[in-house]
Amino acid sequence: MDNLGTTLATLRSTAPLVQCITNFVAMNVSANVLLAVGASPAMVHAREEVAEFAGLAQALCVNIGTLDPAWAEAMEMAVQVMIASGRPWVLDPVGVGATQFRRDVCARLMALRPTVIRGNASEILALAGMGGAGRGADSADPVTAAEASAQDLALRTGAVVAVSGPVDYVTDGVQAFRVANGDALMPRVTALGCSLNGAIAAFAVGQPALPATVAALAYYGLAGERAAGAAGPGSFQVAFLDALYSLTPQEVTAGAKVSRA
Ligand SMILES: Nc1ncnc2c1ncn2[C@@H]1O[C@H](COP(=O)(O)OP(=O)(O)OP(=O)(O)O)[C@@H](O)[C@H]1O
Ligand SMILES: Cc1ncsc1CCO
Ligand SMILES: [Mg+2]
Repeated sequence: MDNLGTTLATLRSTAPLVQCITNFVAMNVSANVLLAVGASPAMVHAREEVAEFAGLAQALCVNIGTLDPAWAEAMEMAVQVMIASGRPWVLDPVGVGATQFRRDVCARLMALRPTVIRGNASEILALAGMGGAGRGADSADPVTAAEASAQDLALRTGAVVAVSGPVDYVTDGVQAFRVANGDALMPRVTALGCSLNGAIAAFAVGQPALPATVAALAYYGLAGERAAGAAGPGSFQVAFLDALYSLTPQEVTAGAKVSRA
């Protein structure tokens, strides 16, 4: 894939409004990530306004991290608006293997055909009905173990499916790519995966979902590489935000470690 940075340039020139129905842990992190990327975040989830707001947003990201029944309803209401207008929406199935409630809500959301599903390996395995060793929000499986499940999910749902980890895997069921950018401190900062989904949603505005997702993952991983060398997760998080903000489209094109799988 060539010129991955152009997707970032497009995003920054349009500053898309991204609605996030995300968890309490991720709200602040995700909003700061989206601002650093160059998008405009809004965390809106009340049933009384969620559909109306979705009419204003260019993209939506839905995350089940701190789920409750009212939010689950709100997610479906917002998604219906995005579907009706052909705008992208991204699903993050946080901890889907852990409880029946999460599995039920994800089954309903998957029936609404997400544009992109991004999770860690344990989450993608669980979503595909293949187990997954994750106990909560963190992965306990290698990315390679979830690649077949990702392909299966993509074919079943029509979504682009991304499995994040040391080397990310992205597929639309037909083509697949690996993205080797990143840093080992990234999973030591909470909600960086959740926030990645907001970035993917922003990248997917007006762009085909597969290259947009690959570009978002490469850019995100590159920001992790630039932040590497921090003393620990605290200063890493600060350096990571600065790196998202300062990376240029040219640097993304030059630094992306993307290969066909
Ligand atoms: N060991 C690693 N080395 C390099 N990059 C990594 C590593 N683990 C994760 N990443 C990167 O970290 C980012 C977040 O992915 P991760 O798999 O940690 O998400 P997650 O488990 O959903 O996180 P959370 O639920 O805490 O938000 C991705 O860009 C991924 O490429
Ligand atoms: C730690 C945690 N618990 C529920 S959501 C979340 C954020 C990472 O997914
Ligand atoms: Mg996650």
